[in-house]
Amino acid sequence: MGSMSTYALDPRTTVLIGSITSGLMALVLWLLARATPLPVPGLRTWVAGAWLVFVALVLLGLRDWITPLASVTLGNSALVLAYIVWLAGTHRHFGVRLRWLPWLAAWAAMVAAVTWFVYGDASFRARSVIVAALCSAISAYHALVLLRYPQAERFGRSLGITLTSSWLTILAAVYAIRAVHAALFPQGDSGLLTQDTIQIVYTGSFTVCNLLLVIGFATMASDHVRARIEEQAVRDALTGTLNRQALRECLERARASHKRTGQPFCVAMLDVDHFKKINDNHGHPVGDRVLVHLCRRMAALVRPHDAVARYGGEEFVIVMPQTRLPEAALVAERILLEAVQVDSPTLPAFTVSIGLAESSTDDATADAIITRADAALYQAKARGRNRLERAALRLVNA
Ligand SMILES: Nc1nc2c(ncn2[C@@H]2O[C@H](COP(=O)(O)OP(=O)(O)OP(=O)(O)O)[C@@H](O)[C@H]2O)c(=O)[nH]1
Repeated sequence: MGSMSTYALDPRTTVLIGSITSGLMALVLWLLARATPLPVPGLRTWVAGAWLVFVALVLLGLRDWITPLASVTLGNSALVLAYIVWLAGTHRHFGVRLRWLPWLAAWAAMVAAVTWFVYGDASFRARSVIVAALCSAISAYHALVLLRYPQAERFGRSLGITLTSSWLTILAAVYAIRAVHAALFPQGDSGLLTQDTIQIVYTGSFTVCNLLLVIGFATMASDHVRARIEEQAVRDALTGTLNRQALRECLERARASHKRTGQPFCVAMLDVDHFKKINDNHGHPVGDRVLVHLCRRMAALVRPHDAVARYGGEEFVIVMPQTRLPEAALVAERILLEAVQVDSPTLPAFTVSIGLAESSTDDATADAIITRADAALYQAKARGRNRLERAALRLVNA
């Protein structure tokens, strides 16, 4: 293979440049974690992984200048641990815990084997196969977690997930090729920093992939923050139902669909009966829990295309697209009976009243149907509460 002067770059320079840039990237990720306006699950764990990669590259780059134990054993240990920590960060991001035991067992076995192949039966070739194969397996599994995990779907296939899984796949391939190459061909005997093409390509590729991975995690974190902020813009903070602004958009969509297809939609306006008494007798926090409970039940009882929104205070609106009054009445009656069932002894019994209205092509604005549903709700209250009233298609004095 070539001499020093044949190459513009040598593996030590590549690894040292990689360690400086990975240190900077770890710093950037750490600053991002501190500056993020909302907490991002898993981000701190990714930061820890990025620092471990930095430490690993520094130790590996200092080969020949520090003891083999510090460089080879600790360097490779930190590198493999970094990939496991990154995997744990991704699990945490999706709200699940990593089962550490098998990964740590594989890591400990790798540390023991690498130490043996430094001090016992010195073999750079055996060390390369073991470390590269394990790194390849962790990276490939990590990519699979990102692509296949059901929780990943909840956030949509975000740019961050696509980028990170792509870099992980490339990294897994780089390590796999490295492991196979080391298994089949003789390797130089001065370790990772041996001056040959395969080492330059390998150290170059894996340092670049590590950097791109940190960018991938940063993108996943910003995707998460953006999704949360978008969600907060349309959701009520207490109950998680849609807010007034989102309700308006739902009504406009339902109206447009009515005009296009001729299929009317229905609106149910719902109000908790004597809610002031619940607050007065049990306190505001219990009142809040009643609202949260009601909304959770309503979300389970409406159909997939129906939308539940908080209209204000203890008043809610359900928009039922492409639905006629008799069908909507079935949904409303189900809510009247089942949404008020409490399963916790700490929640007081309560009832609701519902006013129901069907859209008409004569409605000049989206507010017209709300006004009719509100009038029906007023009737339900006047007629004794805990009941459903249907609105006439046109209000008498409208
Ligand atoms: N706990 C809690 N109470 C709220 C919230 N928003 C509004 N309220 C209370 O809801 C109560 C509504 O009272 P009223 O409008 O008199 O209605 P009501 O007592 O339910 O009586 P009817 O509607 O006539 O059956 C008020 O006491 C508000 O303070 C909230 O987010 N949490």
